[in-house]
Amino acid sequence: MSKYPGTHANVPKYMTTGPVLPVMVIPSLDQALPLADALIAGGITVLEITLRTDCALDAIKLIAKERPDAVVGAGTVLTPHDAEKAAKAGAKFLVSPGLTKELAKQDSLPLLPGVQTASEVMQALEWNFTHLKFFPAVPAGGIPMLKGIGGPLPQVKFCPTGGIDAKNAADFLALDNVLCVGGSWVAPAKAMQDGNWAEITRLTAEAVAAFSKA
Ligand SMILES: O=C(O)C(=O)C[C@H](O)[C@H](O)COP(=O)(O)O
Repeated sequence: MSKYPGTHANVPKYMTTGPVLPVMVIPSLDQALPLADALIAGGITVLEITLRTDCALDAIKLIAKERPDAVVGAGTVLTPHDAEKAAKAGAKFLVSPGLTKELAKQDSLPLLPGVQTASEVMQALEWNFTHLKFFPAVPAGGIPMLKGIGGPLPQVKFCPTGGIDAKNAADFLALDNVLCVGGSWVAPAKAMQDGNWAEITRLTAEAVAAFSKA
């Protein structure tokens, strides 16, 4: 077997479970289950919790244990050590903003790695990754960039993330090389602060209804 595991079969599966991969930033552990429940009630079951807050690993552990029907992944994974910690907490997959050789070798969990340029896509392909996050999607060139990359590299499928919202998601999802989009707009920080879980369910349900691929 190659020392680079590359795209695991579960990654395309998770990328096609729904149109939106919600990027969750959880400041406080008591928000973890209400937030997960709000997203699940809106119709999203594959969840990405970024390792950007102190309670992120505990939040992954809690949601993985208490909501076994959801698929919880860890975002902002930067190193193989992050990957090991996420796996230990019960995450089912990993998302990273970029890709390094060390991260490409990790085999703790299926990885959706981030790329931004044609060279980075080629490097990822060399390491056996065919399903990638395009990050940060809008600042890095958005739809014209994804169309451009799709010319010479049509075999690669993307989850654009960064700057995506209810207004532009449909245009990204209309591209042949986009399977889903990632974003935080369904779980805005303000609604989280206010404990307005109904608003998060509303935004999620709206996104699922509007953007599910036929
Ligand atoms: O931490 C990561 O690994 C990320 O995925 C970075 C950002 O959280 C997403 O790019 C969300 O971006 P917005 O939807 O524009 O808020």
